[in-house]
Amino acid sequence: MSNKIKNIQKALLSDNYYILNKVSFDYLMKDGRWVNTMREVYDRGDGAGILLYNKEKKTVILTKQFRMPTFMNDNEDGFLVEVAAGMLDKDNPEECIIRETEEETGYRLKKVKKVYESYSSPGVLTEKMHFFVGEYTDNMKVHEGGGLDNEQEDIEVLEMPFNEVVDKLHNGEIVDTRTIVLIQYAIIHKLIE
Ligand SMILES: Nc1nc2c(ncn2[C@@H]2O[C@H](COP(=O)(O)OP(=O)(O)O[C@H]3O[C@H](CO)[C@@H](O)[C@H](O)[C@@H]3O)[C@@H](O)[C@H]2O)c(=O)[nH]1
Ligand SMILES: [Mg+2]
Repeated sequence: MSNKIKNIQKALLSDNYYILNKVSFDYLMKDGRWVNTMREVYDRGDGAGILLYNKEKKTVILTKQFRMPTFMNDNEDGFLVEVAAGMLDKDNPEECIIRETEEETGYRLKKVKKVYESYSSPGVLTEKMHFFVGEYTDNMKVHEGGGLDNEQEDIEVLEMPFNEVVDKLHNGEIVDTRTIVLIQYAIIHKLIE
């Protein structure tokens, strides 16, 4: 518990789908003053993303889907190329990402490797993001992927040569942070040579 904050008060602004709270608190400044502060904090749980890669084919699997918040901020058609990703159940991140990978991409992985954990947008979101990589082979494909119909997911699955993806990273076409981080991880750790 921090001794730099006290009198935390939470007011619910919305629980329409996820939870948006207005949180006020007193914060102890470096000069010794207590200052009353307010932050809006959006809680939509924790998330995970995974880069699927194949060393022999030198390919990766990415997804493409419409993301409304990006459409509202500069992304002309609203579509984003991303690693497979989903919401996470805190108790079992590995199982969740394996399930999410199968729903979105159609590949059933047996094992995945966790490589990083980070806060997605620490000024506003509670969300922690778990980063994974996993090797896939053609015989792991159990269906076409695309996401769950009952969640109105409409996901295109892209299998792409890794060097093309690296070009897209360098020319600014990849604009999802998780995807950038995981491609850079793959470069640094020479997952595909
Ligand atoms: N009705 C409704 N449904 C919603 C809403 N927000 C999300 N959903 C439903 O919740 C599903 C969430 O799908 P996931 O695959 O679990 O999550 P995601 O949207 O891919 O999110 C992932 O990426 C985000 C960042 O781009 C992360 O923020 C998130 O944690 C996760 O990793 C969506 O398909 C959609 O059906 C909403 O406001 N209203
Ligand atoms: Mg998803």
